[in-house]
Amino acid sequence: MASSTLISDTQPWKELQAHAVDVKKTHLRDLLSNEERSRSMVVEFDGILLDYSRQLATVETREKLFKLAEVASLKEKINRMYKGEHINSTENRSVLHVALRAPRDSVIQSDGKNVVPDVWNVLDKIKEFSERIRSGSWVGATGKQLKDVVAVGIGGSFLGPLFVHTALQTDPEAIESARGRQLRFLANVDPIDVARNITGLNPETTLVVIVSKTFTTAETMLNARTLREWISSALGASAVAKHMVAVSTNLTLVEKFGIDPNNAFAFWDWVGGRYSVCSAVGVLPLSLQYGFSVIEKFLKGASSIDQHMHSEQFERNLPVLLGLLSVWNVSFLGYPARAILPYSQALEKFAPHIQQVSMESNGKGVSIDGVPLPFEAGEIDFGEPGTNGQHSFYQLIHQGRVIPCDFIGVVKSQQPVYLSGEVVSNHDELMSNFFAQPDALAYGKTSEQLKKENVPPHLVSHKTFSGNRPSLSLLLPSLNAYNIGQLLAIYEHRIAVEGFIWGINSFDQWGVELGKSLATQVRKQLNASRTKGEPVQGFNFSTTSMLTRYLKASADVPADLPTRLPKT
Ligand SMILES: O=P(O)(O)OC[C@H]1O[C@H](O)[C@H](O)[C@@H](O)[C@@H]1O
Repeated sequence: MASSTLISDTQPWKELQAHAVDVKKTHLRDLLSNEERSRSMVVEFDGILLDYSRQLATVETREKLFKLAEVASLKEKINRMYKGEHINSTENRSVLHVALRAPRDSVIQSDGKNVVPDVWNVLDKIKEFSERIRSGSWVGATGKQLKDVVAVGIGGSFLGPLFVHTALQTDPEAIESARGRQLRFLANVDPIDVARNITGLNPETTLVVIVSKTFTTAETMLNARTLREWISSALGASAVAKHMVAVSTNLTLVEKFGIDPNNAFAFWDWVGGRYSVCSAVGVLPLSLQYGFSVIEKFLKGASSIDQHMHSEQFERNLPVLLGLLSVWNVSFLGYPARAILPYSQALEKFAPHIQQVSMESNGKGVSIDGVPLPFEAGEIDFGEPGTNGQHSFYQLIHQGRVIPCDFIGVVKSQQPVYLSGEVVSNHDELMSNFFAQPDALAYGKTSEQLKKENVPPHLVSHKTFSGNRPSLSLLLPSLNAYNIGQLLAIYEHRIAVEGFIWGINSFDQWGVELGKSLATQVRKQLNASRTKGEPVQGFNFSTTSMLTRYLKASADVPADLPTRLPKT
């Protein structure tokens, strides 16, 4: 396929469009009665089982999707990524998050240089630093051990680390290694988030890690200055050196901010923000909390999937299959959303993280060559852990709109609970739902069944479930650091596969810029109005009236902004 050809102009795309019309005439009930088909839709790798038999897809669909992958040059695109070519063409960068978790002896090139030694230099530095903090050989300005960490960052410098932290929090090994320590995340520029995060913390025993790829993000920098004030107002300006460190690609700005470059942990422009959890962005705060050896297992899990993604044939390749099925659902069946439903409370921050990875990567309107797309790319991702979601938005999934669902289950709970006299263990109770929901969605319930159950006629239509609602199930053996790394990498690569097929650049994010620059205009106006009483001007009627009302009603904010920190 010539690079400027849109995927939607190719024959395999058109064939899939025609095929989708046929598939829509079948019902999952019938598809699932074919056991041979179901058997061929179960794939296992490294302990993780994927069952996609409840996708609204036939064996022929799969073949046609592989043809689409071929015409989209999927294999070549994956190889180009692993070879460090500048596949992020609008930013002229390699995309090498796989190098962040590559074994020490592997060779991955970016711009003619093997980047793996640089990765391991930083990992070694994190290991050493985190051990010093955890052992108490590095102490705060008043000689006290630093037991608490506040990681300040937003977007990709926040969501991934928060997901992994939340997932590890109840893992027995991680609990042991985190005993007596706290890790918190300050992301929002809302001062309420500052208040929440410093409540109960003592600056004397707190280490603040400023995490920002660019070190220019407005929210993070204001929060960084706020926590610097929190530390220096309590312990004196010189305490900052002992209580603040940074993670960034921009070490010059780190130094300008007042953080010793020796206490800065680097990463590189070939790591996209939303793909950076395996860089110092995640590894530093997580190693401070759990110790490097736990986090190394997380990196190993991700690396195992990296190798699988790179070398496994498509028929057995988990991220490739998942990516192709998502393209099928979005572009051919016309389902714009995807629900991520982990049956594990430990994965409660997984969907919010994947929201950024997916929606910032694939929410694009033009091809990688800048040609407007005649089809929609990307999907709307949302999700909550089961069973909570069942008591919330599942109504819509069962009887309202069709939303393809990812059910993620875990065989062994991190925290088994059994009660004598109960029918099943607490985890089995949870998992009963994990196994039941996909069939409820697929099969539904017919009016004939309801009539047989003597449901009053006026309720039959209300109680009918059309079924034929696609889902897939991923079953993890357990949820330790290694499995968490596997799960992360499966989704990262799946999303890249979707972008490769759609022919977009999944690694830039120009769509976040416009709002930022308009906020700069508003910020200038707020300053001018508060300090010089200037009237609101240069905005439309709506914004002018809202801003005027806001300024008038908050006239008590002092123009000279004498320092004031949250009252906690
Ligand atoms: O890490 P930073 O440079 O502070 O960036 C934080 C975030 O802000 C930007 O607006 C991007 O949309 C995100 O991809 C990025 O992760």
